[in-house]
Amino acid sequence: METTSIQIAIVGAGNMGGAIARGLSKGQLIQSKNIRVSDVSQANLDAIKAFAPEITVSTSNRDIIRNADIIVLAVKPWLVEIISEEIENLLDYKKQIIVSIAAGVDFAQLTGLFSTDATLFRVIPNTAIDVMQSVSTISSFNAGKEQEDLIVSLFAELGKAFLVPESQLNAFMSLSSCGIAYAFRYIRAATEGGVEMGIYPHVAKEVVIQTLRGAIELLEANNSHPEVEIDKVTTPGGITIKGLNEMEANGFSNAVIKGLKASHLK
Ligand SMILES: NC(=O)C1=CN([C@@H]2O[C@H](COP(=O)(O)OP(=O)(O)OC[C@H]3O[C@@H](n4cnc5c(N)ncnc54)[C@H](OP(=O)(O)O)[C@@H]3O)[C@@H](O)[C@H]2O)C=CC1
Ligand SMILES: O=C(O)[C@@H]1CCC=N1
Repeated sequence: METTSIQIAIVGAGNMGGAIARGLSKGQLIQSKNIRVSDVSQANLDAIKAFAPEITVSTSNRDIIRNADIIVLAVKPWLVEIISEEIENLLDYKKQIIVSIAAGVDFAQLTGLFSTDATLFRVIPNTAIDVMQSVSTISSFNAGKEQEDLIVSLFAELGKAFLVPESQLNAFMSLSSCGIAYAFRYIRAATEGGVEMGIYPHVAKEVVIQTLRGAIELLEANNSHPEVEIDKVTTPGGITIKGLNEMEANGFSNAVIKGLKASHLK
């Protein structure tokens, strides 16, 4: 199917649904006039309309899903059942693809709410989707290769997309969707350390951000392991190794790994 003719309906225009609508409208694959968004909040819909007037907005979930090729469910997990009851009798499972971004709502639940004949995707983005730098982890159910390629290509426009078996989705969610919060906590901690050493907070934050950007670019440019890059910093008998050893003595790596595992849904 030519992506330029694809109609997409997004139910829920909050953090995620709003960012997906805005991101797709900026991208090349879906035309803004083919994007429809619904929400109970008129203010959320007004914000989307102000961003891209060609996007259709509505407070009726049923109105936007009619004739849509792809229906994205971007509401809180406990609302997926309510939405399914509202729209189920309008769906054409032979033609329409359902994409749920609800964390923790698995295919067993989704097939119970919709149909075992439905073509379903679960997509787990992170909040950087708002700046088109998401990690979006994707699993499929009843989908052909062409449909998988389509959904991956849409989310690849909004950052990086990984197609994985559903059994791995929760681990990826911990690493990327929760992980972005852990990255922010590192930035906050490092900034506070800078302030304690006498640097203004806004300057310390800028320094930390640029330091992280440099670390990422080095890893990508050299395709290297983090420890290889660390070895280039740690002068024997120097100060960096003292700092690293103090951090490890205070449980740095252990805290990160335990935090990731604590957020890994089983
Ligand atoms: N935030 C994150 O980092 C991640 C979130 N997710 C998943 O994404 C989903 C959406 O999360 P997020 O965007 O943060 O949530 P939000 O609450 O920001 O967005 C959901 C939107 O849906 C609206 N809404 C509520 N009821 C209805 C309804 N009956 N019909 C249509 N719209 C409705 C809400 O309005 P109102 O606020 O007025 O109720 C809100 O604007 C969740 O299922 C979450 O698990 C997945 C990965 C990461
Ligand atoms: O914290 C949560 O439960 C959701 C899912 C991943 C990110 N936010």
